[in-house]
Amino acid sequence: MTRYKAIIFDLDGTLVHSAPDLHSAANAALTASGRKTLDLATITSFIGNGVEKLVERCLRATGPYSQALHGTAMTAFMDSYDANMTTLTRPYPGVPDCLTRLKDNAVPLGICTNKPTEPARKVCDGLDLSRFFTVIIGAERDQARKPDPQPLLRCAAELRADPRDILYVGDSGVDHATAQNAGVAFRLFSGGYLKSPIPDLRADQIFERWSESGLRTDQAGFVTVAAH
Ligand SMILES: O=C(O)COP(=O)(O)O
Ligand SMILES: [Mg+2]
Repeated sequence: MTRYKAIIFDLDGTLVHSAPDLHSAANAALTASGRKTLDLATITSFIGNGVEKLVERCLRATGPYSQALHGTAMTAFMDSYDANMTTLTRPYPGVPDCLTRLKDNAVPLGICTNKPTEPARKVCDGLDLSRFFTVIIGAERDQARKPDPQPLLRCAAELRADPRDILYVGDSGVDHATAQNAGVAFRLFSGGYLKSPIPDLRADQIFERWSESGLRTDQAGFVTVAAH
């Protein structure tokens, strides 16, 4: 059985259901840009490549796109999101229990997200999740972001773990590609914002509810994955 020394998690759509607050902020950005608003399912389908891309996709879905419009829309988006990062956002059921068990067994835990680092930290602070994580790495301007392997490898380095000893848990094709690019094992939470099935995943690499994550620790403190 494969054993892992540390676990890195994606954030949006994996640990937290953040789409409702992202939806409100995206609609504030659209309204400020003179565009019609979009429904939750549409905006949820735009999540996964960072907030700039989310806003760009909203603008392209509602009319012509320009860089200037994107700047205005981003300001409105961040103003709204800054004030409402955890108004509607909650951890998925079972997440705090799972993290508590891992932390109690001294498993090093990290987050690697395409959300900008500061909002990622604020969301974790607001939902009492920060205490579980040694490192939170988000997207930064001018730095490579997922599916580039760099942020995931940086996260592994900060956890002092070899990439071969890491498990990355995410909800999207971007997360899967990131893990592959970094040579890191992957497990999919399919109850988040997955857009289409990932063809080369085995059924035993997928879980739909956190109560069925299969993440366990053995007596030596290594993580194993048990079939549910
Ligand atoms: O901000 C996004 O688009 C996605 O963030 P994630 O990488 O935590 O899923
Ligand atoms: Mg995600």
